[in-house]
Parts: sequence; structure tokens; C-alpha cells
Amino acid sequence: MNNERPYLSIIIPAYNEQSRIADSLYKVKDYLSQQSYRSEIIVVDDGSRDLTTEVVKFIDIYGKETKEQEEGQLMENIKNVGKGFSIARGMIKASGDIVLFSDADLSTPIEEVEKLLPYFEQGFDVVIGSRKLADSEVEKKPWYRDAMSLIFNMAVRTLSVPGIKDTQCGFKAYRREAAQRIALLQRIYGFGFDVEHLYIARKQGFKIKEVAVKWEHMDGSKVDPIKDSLRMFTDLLKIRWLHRAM
Ligand SMILES: Nc1nc2c(ncn2[C@@H]2O[C@H](COP(=O)(O)OP(=O)(O)O[C@H]3O[C@H](CO)[C@@H](O)[C@H](O)[C@@H]3O)[C@@H](O)[C@H]2O)c(=O)[nH]1
Repeated sequence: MNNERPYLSIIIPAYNEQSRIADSLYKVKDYLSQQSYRSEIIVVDDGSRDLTTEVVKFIDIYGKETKEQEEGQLMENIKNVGKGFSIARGMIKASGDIVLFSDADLSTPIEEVEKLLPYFEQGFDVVIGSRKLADSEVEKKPWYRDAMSLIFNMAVRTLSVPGIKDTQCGFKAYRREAAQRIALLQRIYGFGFDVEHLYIARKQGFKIKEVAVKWEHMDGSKVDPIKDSLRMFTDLLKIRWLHRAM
């Protein structure tokens, strides 16, 4: 581990998260303060129309009231572009050896990162949380989200990344070099970016591991079941075309 830079960077994409992000940031900060490694938190606000950025600034992820080994920053998109764009921005900025992104509502509790990290020592480059493995612990998912994800996953397996059971879990970790190469090649800015990341990772020869994690459905989803689902399906079709030369 290099002491000059963080071991773990955590990217949290946020869009209109004023009611959920404070709790989540306190939990993440509390968890990180108990670890022996250096870490950083990068919140990428995506043109929120509520008080998300004010809440993040108030919590002071920059570190006045945090321990020395923690650092943090807030990046702001001037308008709402999409989760994929925000994750890519955060990844390019991240300086940790391992770069994790996590949903702002902590549907997967931050402690679950301990299930992912050991795989980097085994030579994996991209280690993704999964809600679809035998040991995954998934609570409270509405039936229509289950149905949507069943159809989407069938399409993903056929068109993009066969063999991966859950491309959409918002809890994924990357070796920094892999994260940055993938982010620079990424073209999908919306929710379809997860599939594109895995597609690029395979094409670039990165080793991917899918790991069972806990996941709880939280109220207040920003995913529009019609508009975003349609966009995710068209993104699936675009991915192969966009990267045909790779
Ligand atoms: N930057 C950005 N982030 C966004 C946007 N919309 C939502 N987000 C962020 O994306 C995360 C997930 O959004 P939720 O509102 O919690 O949605 P969910 O229903 O739990 O999302 C599930 O499906 C998504 C689509 O497949 C997944 O991306 C997500 O990880 C999770 O599995 C949160 O951190 C939220 O702030 C946006 O337009 N821009």
C-alpha cells in the first residue's frame, strides 16, 4: 500500500439527494475513520435542483472535522447529465489504488466493500457487487423492478456481457488504472453505463469478479421506470456499435 495516496476512493453520484445523502455520508465517514488505510470520498453532484450540494458542504467532507487519513471533495456538473457521466468524472479524478462507486442511499451498506477488496489481491481488476448470486442478500425489491431487471438481464446476457448475472448493482470497485482507462473510453452517460463498463473491461482484458452483496431497496428511486428503461435498452444496442473497433 502506498502511503502517499489513498488506498480507497469512494465515488458517490448524487442527484436530488438532499434527504438521503447526509445520513449516508456520516455512515461512510464513520466506517472509513475505523480503517487503517487512507481514503477519499468524492461526491459528484449532477446538477441537483434541491439542496444536495449545500448538505454535502455542510457535512464538510473536506475534512475539517475528520481524521487526517480521510480526504474528500465535491464535484459539481453544471447541469444534469446522468449517473454514468458523473461516475466517469469521479473516476478520472480519483487517486486511490482502488476506486469504488456506491449509490447515495447506501442500498448496499459500505461495510460490504470488505467482500470486494480481497479479490484485488487475487489479481482481479474489476470487482462488482451482485444481487443475483446464491449468497446475495436482497431485501424489499418491488415486483415491477424485478420484472424489469429480469428482461434487461436477458438482453444484457445476449447482447453485451454474457456470464454476468447482475450488471446494475450500484456497488462496484476497480483497480484505479482499470477505472480510468474504462472511464476515458466510456460514451454512455445514463444508467446503461454499467454494462458499457463491463463490456469495455472485457475487451481490454481486465479480469472481472462478481461477488454476492447485501442490497436493500430504498424508497425514493430516481429511476423513471419507463423513460430510463427505454434509454437503457437503446444504450445496450449502442454499446456494441460504439466500441466496434476495440
Ligand atoms: N449523477 C447522477 N446520479 C444520479 C442520477 N439519477 C440518479 N442518480 C444517482 O444514482 C444512484 C442510484 O439512484 P437511485 O435513485 O437510488 O435508484 P435505484 O432505483 O436504487 O437504482 C437502481 O437501478 C439503477 C439503474 O439500473 C442503478 O444504477 C442503481 O445502482 C440501482 O441498482 C443514486 O446515488 C442517485 O443519486 C442522475 O441523473 N445523475
